[in-house]
Amino acid sequence: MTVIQAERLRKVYGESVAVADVSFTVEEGESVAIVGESGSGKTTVARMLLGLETPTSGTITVCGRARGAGRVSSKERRRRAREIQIVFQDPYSSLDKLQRIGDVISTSLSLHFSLTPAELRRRTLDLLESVGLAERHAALLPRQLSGGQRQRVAIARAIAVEPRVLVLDEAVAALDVSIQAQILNLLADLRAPGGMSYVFISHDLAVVNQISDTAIVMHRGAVVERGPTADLLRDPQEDYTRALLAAVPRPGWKPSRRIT
Ligand SMILES: Nc1ncnc2c1ncn2[C@@H]1O[C@H](COP(=O)(O)OP(=O)(O)OP(=O)(O)O)[C@@H](O)[C@H]1O
Repeated sequence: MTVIQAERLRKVYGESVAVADVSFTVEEGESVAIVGESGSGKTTVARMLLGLETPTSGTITVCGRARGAGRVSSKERRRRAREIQIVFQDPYSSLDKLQRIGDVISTSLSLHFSLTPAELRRRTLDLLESVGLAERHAALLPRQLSGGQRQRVAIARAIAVEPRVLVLDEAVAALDVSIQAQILNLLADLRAPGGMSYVFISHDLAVVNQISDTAIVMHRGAVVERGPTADLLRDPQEDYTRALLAAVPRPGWKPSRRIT
């Protein structure tokens, strides 16, 4: 089953074209990576998938239903939340400063599932544990955690909903290597047949290689190359993809550096 169908997505801000006629599909259980340097339009694609940004033109179908613009009921919002969730690179602004970590997760759970208080607590602690956090973290506020820990809370909150599609926008980039490996393993487990699909946005091609089946390379808003991730990394066909690959291992490489 196709869980996401994006067709000729376009987003224009004034004179500048952030996304130019981008089309792709994501199948159930598939992991699709979107790679490209900073400013290539990846985040704008992600925001459109979530309905946080309205495409200038083009269509998005999520789980078989077209996502239109306009206001939706809270019931419909809840339903959409079960279809697609996003984790951003810096989730600090998306966490309520006054809400304890345990409550962040349990609020997300109780919105979508009817659980007894004991089940809610058990599930909350299991989710925290799955992202490498402990019971003691449940009582803390976001500001009492490190950036990487907050990132993991945002991942746990998104996973709690058991969405059909999880969009990760540079969501593991800032984590240290061992935690990153734990999260990537967790994501791989959750993909099990019939499980979650991912749209994995990253400039880190090593991570992309681990987590995705298919990769889409974006440059200046457009798709320049796509294919099975392993093939694309091993034998890139486009100069831009080759430059992107060649740019990675050098010391001092920054995703924001322009490739010309
Ligand atoms: N709200 C906005 N208003 C005006 N221009 C925008 C807006 N959002 C994005 N852009 C522009 O659209 C282009 C694509 O940005 P986008 O954030 O999608 O790229 P990206 O590949 O995700 O980069 P990064 O990795 O830095 O997030 C950029 O030139 C950016 O400046």
